[in-house]
Amino acid sequence: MANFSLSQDLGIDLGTANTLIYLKGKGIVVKEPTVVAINNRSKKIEAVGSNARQMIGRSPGNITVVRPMQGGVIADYDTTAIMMKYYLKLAQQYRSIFAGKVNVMICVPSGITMVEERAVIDAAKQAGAKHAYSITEPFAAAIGAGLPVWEPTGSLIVDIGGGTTEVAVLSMGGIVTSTSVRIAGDNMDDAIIQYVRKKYSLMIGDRTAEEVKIQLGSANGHATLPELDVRGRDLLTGLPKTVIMTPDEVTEALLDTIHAIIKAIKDALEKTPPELAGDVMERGILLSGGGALLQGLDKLIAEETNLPTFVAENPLDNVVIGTGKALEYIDQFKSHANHSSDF
Ligand SMILES: Nc1ncnc2c1ncn2[C@@H]1O[C@H](COP(=O)(O)OP(=O)(O)OP(=O)(O)O)[C@@H](O)[C@H]1O
Repeated sequence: MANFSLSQDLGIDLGTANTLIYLKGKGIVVKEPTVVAINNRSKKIEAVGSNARQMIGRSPGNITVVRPMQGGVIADYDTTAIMMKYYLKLAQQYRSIFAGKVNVMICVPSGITMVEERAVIDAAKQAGAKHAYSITEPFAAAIGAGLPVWEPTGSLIVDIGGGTTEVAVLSMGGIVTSTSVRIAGDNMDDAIIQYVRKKYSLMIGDRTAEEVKIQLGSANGHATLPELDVRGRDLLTGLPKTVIMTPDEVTEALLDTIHAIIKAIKDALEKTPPELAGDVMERGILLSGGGALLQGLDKLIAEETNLPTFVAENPLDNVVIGTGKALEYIDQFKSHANHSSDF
């Protein structure tokens, strides 16, 4: 019975942008935005996930739409715990009724402080988990992408999420060197907002900025679309206005953020021991996380580092798949008493 219950444990990717839950034997059972809408008067939850995300920038004064995770860590503890409880309940529907109370493996950024990590573990327990174990995001992403993390060879993974970019060189089941910066997809959206405000005196919302990035964003000015209508509020007249943007403009807006990400990769490479650097030269860099989908980013990183660079097959799902697979090694995590610097 104990083993059966163990096979029903959950892997959680509590991301800045998206929360995913993986159930061993079933796969991904929850994949929702990390967003909660709260009624200011009653303090009740109005919506969670994609329903709440639709309300961003559109809610009336009595509803606040919260993104409780910022920069990969908990920014609003109570809301995170409520959201996690909601998602755990959704995931439990897929578990056997004979399964015991749930254990969870939850991923955290490698640059997290012990206090921030404790908050994640506590939130998971408050949400109903019996035991909660943590795994670092790049390690989970590497397992999820099928890299040979347990072998004596170096693998370099770069996970570009909404709030953090994690770069890690892994070998023999551990992280040899890593760099974690709180610069990622959200900063790209902010950069587009600032660019449009400065160039066109146009105020656009977070969701519009993200849409512009996904549709028109690229690291080299070569997007699939030639241009895009971008709607917002004219800062001079206060009236709605549309401007037409081109891929070159978006590339210009994203320049600083992209270079900060490339700098993080170069910093990690500089810290890599020579033998492992040789392995990385041979195997190349694997890009994961939603930010890896930015058009042309793989080519630019390859040019800047002189290393072959690939985008993972499922960049948005790697971390949770790896977190779920890590449940098979849960005993190793248990011996680390809820947190582990090696993983
Ligand atoms: N096609 C795309 N092009 C560029 N960016 C994209 C694309 N699709 C998704 N993204 C971006 O990827 C980010 C979300 O990625 P992901 O779900 O991996 O992050 P997360 O795990 O929630 O965040 P973190 O790991 O930082 O806590 C968002 O910023 C989103 O805008």
